[in-house]
Amino acid sequence: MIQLTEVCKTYHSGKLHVPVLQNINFHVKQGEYVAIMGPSGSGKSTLMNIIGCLDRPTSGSYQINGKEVSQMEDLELAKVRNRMIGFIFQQFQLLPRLSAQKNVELPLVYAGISKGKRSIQAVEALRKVGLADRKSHRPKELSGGQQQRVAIARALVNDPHVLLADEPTGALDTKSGQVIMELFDELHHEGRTVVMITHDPEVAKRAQRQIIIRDGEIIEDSMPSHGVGRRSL
Ligand SMILES: Nc1ncnc2c1ncn2[C@@H]1O[C@H](COP(=O)(O)OP(=O)(O)OP(=O)(O)O)[C@@H](O)[C@H]1O
Repeated sequence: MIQLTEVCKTYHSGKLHVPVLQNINFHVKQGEYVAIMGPSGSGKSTLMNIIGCLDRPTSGSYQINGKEVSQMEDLELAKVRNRMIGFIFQQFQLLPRLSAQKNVELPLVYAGISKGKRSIQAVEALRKVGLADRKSHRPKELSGGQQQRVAIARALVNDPHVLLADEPTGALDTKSGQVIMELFDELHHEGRTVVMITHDPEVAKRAQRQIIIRDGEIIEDSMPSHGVGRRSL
């Protein structure tokens, strides 16, 4: 599903070269639930941007569903992003003037789906996250937890290969965060592939597999819930 091989990322600013990711290797299988953890500045967002096709590696190979994306042009990257990846962000990133339903429809608009189909699919995605009755509400008329559920519906609506979540509970109180984590558990049990960045060890524990990154390198890749102990790298 996701295969990174010897991925490196270096930022260049003037004469300064900042190596941020070094020789990252990992494979995420279909249906896996992976948490990526690491201290601030360790390169998690940079890695997420690469996995999410928002950026390209400086060197190395990145394949999603057998497609090599490391060399793609911007337009092709945008297409892969739209069709293969569902994004969930810490701050929800909903458009404030649009209703919940219209927000959920957005990836379908970009994919060129007809209005009638968009509406049916968006309401179905909202039903899945328990918010069909809030479809006409704007984000400010919803709680933080409900806004994140709308964002999850938006991520699910075009049935992506991978759900990519960046600190999805980071802006929520404990109780709303719990509801969101239960929703991720449910999506995982349905067979969805989930890759999640988190600072919170309690959140990471729910994932099947934990990858820890430090100074741009993977230092641990373990599957505690499967009885496979820590594998320090
Ligand atoms: N566009 C850029 N140009 C130069 N350096 C950058 C750029 N983006 C990130 N960096 C540097 O890369 C390193 C890793 O940043 P990144 O945002 O990936 O870390 P992070 O683990 O996501 O941190 P946090 O948890 O604080 O969000 C940092 O030292 C940062 O200063």
